[in-house]
Amino acid sequence: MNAIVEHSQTKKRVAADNGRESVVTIRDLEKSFGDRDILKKVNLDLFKGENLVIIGKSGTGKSVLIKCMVGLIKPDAGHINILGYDVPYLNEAELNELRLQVGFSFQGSALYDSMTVRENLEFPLKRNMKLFDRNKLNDLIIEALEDVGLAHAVDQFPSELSGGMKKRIGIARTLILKPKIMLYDEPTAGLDPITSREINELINSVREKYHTSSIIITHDLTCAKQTGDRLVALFNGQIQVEGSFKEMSQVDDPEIKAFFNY
Ligand SMILES: Nc1ncnc2c1ncn2[C@@H]1O[C@H](COP(=O)(O)OP(=O)(O)OP(=O)(O)O)[C@@H](O)[C@H]1O
Repeated sequence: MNAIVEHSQTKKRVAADNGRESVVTIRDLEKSFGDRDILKKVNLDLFKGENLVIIGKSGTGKSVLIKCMVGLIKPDAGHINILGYDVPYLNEAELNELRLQVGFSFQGSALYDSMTVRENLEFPLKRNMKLFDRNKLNDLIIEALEDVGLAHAVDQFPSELSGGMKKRIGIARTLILKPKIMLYDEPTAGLDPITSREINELINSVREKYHTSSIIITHDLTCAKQTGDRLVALFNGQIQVEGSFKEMSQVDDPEIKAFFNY
């Protein structure tokens, strides 16, 4: 994309897509809680193989958007198509099928404290893949841990790990199902700059190795710059502008400017 695209919220954006395959298509998505309209006709595409960063200030609905995508929150109106699945209309079995292909890395690492790293990683394989063969389990666990550089931590408990290590293990637990799409919700929140950089590099290496398409929600400008092929800004319940990091940093809009200059 060469230029910033100002979004007309109802316009289909196929013309700007240069024939790229969309693995997530969101159209006119709406969600309110009580009288608070959080998402107001959101339109968004994730194209195959790209890292798409969503920026926006706190409370603007980024997590609500991602939760709608994995069926944790039901939207009030609009369409979400992911890998051919019409998400708001899926039954539980179909949702589980979709969730095998869409890895969701939560804001916290969401590890079970009473389980070792190995047991945490075994959990989705046993529950979702019905895989119980000890050797196969071990191979997949070690591969996922090697991907995040933490094979040596296999027998440790989460309480023995640093914040950055927990994030990595959380990502390994998502990766172990070999998803086609990764959703990262604030992957660097609460981490120091060096550890954040390592997580950003990990996000990029996951894409290289597994050819994933990813959505990265972040407040962290360095994360946006290092991981994002394309950025979109969610403000006031709508995707307002999109472009590369450089393009976005030059947008003449007070809210976007405030975000880039704080
Ligand atoms: N289940 C819910 N019930 C009621 N309100 C909710 C619910 N989930 C989210 N909200 C509200 O929706 C708004 C958007 O929340 P969301 O978590 O998506 O923000 P965000 O953009 O991800 O912010 P942050 O960057 O701080 O995580 C917030 O005002 C929040 O209080």
